[in-house]
Amino acid sequence: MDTHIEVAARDPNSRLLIGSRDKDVAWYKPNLISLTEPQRDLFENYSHVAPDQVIPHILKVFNQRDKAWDFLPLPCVGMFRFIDFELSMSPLYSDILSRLKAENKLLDLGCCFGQDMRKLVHDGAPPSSIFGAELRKEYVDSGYDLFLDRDTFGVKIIMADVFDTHGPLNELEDQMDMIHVGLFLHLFDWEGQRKACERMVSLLKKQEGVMVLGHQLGNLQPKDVPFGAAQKVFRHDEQTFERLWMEVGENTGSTWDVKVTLDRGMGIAENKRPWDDENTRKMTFEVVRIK
Ligand SMILES: C[S@@+](CC[C@H](N)C(=O)[O-])C[C@H]1O[C@@H](n2cnc3c(N)ncnc32)[C@H](O)[C@@H]1O
Repeated sequence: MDTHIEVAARDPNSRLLIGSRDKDVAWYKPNLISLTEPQRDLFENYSHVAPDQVIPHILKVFNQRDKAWDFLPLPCVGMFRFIDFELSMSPLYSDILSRLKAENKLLDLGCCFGQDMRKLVHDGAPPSSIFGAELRKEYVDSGYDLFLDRDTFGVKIIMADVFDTHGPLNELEDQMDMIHVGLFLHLFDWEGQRKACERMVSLLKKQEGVMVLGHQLGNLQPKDVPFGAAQKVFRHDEQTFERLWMEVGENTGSTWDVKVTLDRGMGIAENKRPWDDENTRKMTFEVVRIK
């Protein structure tokens, strides 16, 4: 699925494209200026890095990141998204924690370094109630190195391709109550997103109240946008995302309530990335099964 980014790294106007390992791209931040309080709290009190060592440890993360950048230069790696605890910003976060403490189960699909799962565990969720799934072992290994918890994390991370319907994700069929997809669905075109959503439906319990939530790039003018030189991906607004879930519902015999928020987060206002335009928005969504 990621072969599309192993392609020519410049468009016809000589602009760098996704897939470039060139560190001049606007989505590779050369430095990390400051940490938020939740980031500092997690590194000090979950990873047990001494307060005066947090910055040196983060500098070590630069090296980790460069390893990850070398094998797969995704913007989420270049922009340090792997220390953003985006799930914890959800208005539903405290409900999610309560559900996990009551033995509901959550899958973080496309978990990458797994920062959102670490935050959940640090905030009291039982590790046995959380599962991760990721295509690339290098990212998962970088996560253990970053959060210093290879022997203590306790969350099961399954190496799997979401599109492999006979693969290792099958062990979670019909078992999940919640699935988190951060910066994930927007990696695919409409068909890819539909298939990934249908796969998520098969992993969720077949009951009302199960939920998919996450965030990604959207657009006020929904459309295909180029991703690397070889592939297009689809950017939604509220209506097209709802339509996607109508299709998913029709194909899976289920009905979904779709809530979408579009705002100017994720550095969109800086207008640095060639795939952003004036209509690009950060899209946050909660999709709940109602039938
Ligand atoms: C943009 S990153 C987002 C990481 C993380 N969820 C976050 O919010 O920071 C997308 C992740 O999805 C993974 N991925 C891409 N295609 C996948 C697939 N077909 N199956 C499973 N994971 C996949 C990538 O390896 C990458 O780690």
